[in-house]
Amino acid sequence: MLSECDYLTYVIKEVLRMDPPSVYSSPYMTYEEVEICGIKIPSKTKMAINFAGCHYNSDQWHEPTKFIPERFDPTSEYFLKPGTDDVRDPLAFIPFSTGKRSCPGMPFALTEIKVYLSFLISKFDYSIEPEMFSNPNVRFEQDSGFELDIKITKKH
Ligand code: HEM
Repeated sequence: MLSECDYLTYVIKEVLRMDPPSVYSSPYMTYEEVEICGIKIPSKTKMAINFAGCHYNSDQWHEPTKFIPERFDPTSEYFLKPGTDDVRDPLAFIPFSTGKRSCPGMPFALTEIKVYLSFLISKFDYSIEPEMFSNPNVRFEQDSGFELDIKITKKH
């Protein structure tokens, strides 16, 4: 049944896009000179993948600073690269990193989040003051110094 909750999957992915738990990968080091996208990287250079940077690339995402779960819905106009009929580069969305050192816990994590969220949604109601929707202090940052009050009530 959870496998039918497509929109919940889109919401989870959109949260992972906008606020990836790991913003950068672990550092990597080149053992010899390499060329990536025309840029020569000398040997012994330390590099990291900027996951969040990929997730906010406006060549790949419509209005990247906006929360739009529909961008993961293949039937949505937001699914394709902006202004094109092309699908996004698979590396545009990499909250679990990519390649040999990517997260082996990804399938478990995605299922676990879905199970946990559906439990929380089915058991409790949530409300916030309507003006909070347009309050610029409400952001994803954990240390923004602003506390958002959420009223949580148990469903009967
Ligand atoms: C939302 C949940 C999760 C996210 C976003 C996430 C993300 C990541 C990322 C980005 C990496 C690569 C880090 C790097 O560059 O070194 C990673 C590695 C790893 N993750 Fe996760 N992870 C999640 C959940 C989990 C879970 C549930 C498990 C285990 C049950 C897990 C196990 C691992 C392990 C063992 C590695 C190291 C892989 C390696 O170095 O070869 N992760 N994860």
